[in-house]
Amino acid sequence: MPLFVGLMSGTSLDGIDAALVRCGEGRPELLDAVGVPMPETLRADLLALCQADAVRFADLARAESAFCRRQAEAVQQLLERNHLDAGAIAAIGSHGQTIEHAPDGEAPYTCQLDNPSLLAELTGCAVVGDFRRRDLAAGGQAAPLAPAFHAALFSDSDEWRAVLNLGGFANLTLLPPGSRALPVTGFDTGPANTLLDAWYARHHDHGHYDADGRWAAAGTVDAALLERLLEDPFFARHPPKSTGREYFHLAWLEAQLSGREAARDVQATLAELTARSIALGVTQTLGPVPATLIPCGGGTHNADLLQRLGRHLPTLTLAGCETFGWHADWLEAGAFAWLAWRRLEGLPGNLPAVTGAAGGRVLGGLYSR
Ligand SMILES: Nc1ncnc2c1ncn2[C@@H]1O[C@H](COP(=O)(O)OP(=O)(O)OP(=O)(O)O)[C@@H](O)[C@H]1O
Ligand SMILES: CC(=O)N[C@H]1[C@@H]2OC[C@@H](O2)[C@@H](O)[C@@H]1O[C@H](C)C(=O)O
Repeated sequence: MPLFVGLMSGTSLDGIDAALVRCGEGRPELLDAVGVPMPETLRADLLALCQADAVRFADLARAESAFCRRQAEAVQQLLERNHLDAGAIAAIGSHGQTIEHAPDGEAPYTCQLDNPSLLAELTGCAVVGDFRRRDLAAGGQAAPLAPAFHAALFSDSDEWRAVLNLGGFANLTLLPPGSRALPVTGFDTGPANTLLDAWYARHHDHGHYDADGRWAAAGTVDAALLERLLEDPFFARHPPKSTGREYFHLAWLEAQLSGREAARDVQATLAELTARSIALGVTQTLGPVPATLIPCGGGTHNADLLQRLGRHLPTLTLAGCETFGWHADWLEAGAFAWLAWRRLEGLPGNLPAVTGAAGGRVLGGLYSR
């Protein structure tokens, strides 16, 4: 079975993940993965682009080139430590860096910074890029795309399962038992770590996140603030739905603050918001409540967040990705390796029941080696 590299750099802007995956008709197999941190200047440039009202082409091009060179370094590291040359890779699946995501307006768009041409030149590999826009063109949300991959990896013949990505944002996938001919569903539930990271960074000189959720654990949830935040219509909206930094950001939070709250109580409230909005997604929006929940993404390292989730979903068994031969940190990168395989095979990558697209579509453009 051919080898693919998946490249993912998510909304947290913490780094670029590269996963080496063997793909074929059976379950995709993770062979190795590396994560390269985002250099501080590039992180700042990307964050500025995400937050800018107007963007200069020169700034966009400079960030795109630096980002692409960092992606190439990640691929190089992965190939070298596996003693592979570029010819061994059928294709790289490159997600790119989401700068803005606006799938619901009059002129919907989703913007990922990416340069697959340069990446093909730098690595000597074929590259599949631009995964999201075909789904959008077909009337879909363009996100989340990982649910089809979750189904390929984690579906069971008898059990209802759900997969929960705890990245900057959280997305849920519901996997009906294989024996039932039911569609896989999924959607974004709202912020996972993005507000926690932003509030933490505002009140600390060092670090990008609240390690293990210790600061949040030391605070007290402000029940009134939590209820105000949960009143945002996104949480009650029916799928298909997806979201991003352009909707949930510090100004969104600050609009609900009185200014008298202790900073660590706000952090505790934000952690509770993540757990509550996910629990609402599982119990009220998803439909049948799954027996097993498989968490993945950086939030699985946040003990406080997982405890809160467990308290709100006491009947679910939380099963680590490792139980199924994967690692929670590399699932999204793995998804884009698998989506590149789907592209080469001419198979659809999206799930219309998730994104709302008019039908299944082959996703992405191919840039030959
Ligand atoms: N030890 C830890 N303690 C607490 N939080 C952590 C820890 N390690 C990672 N995280 C959280 O996980 C985040 C990164 O998660 P991940 O890499 O899955 O996000 P992403 O892929 O960038 O986002 P998305 O899935 O929305 O695109 C960090 O920003 C941080 O909030
Ligand atoms: C537009 C965009 O980049 N969306 C991301 C983001 O991060 C989590 C959530 O929001 C999810 O919808 C999506 O990423 C994953 C990989 C997806 O498409 O499944």
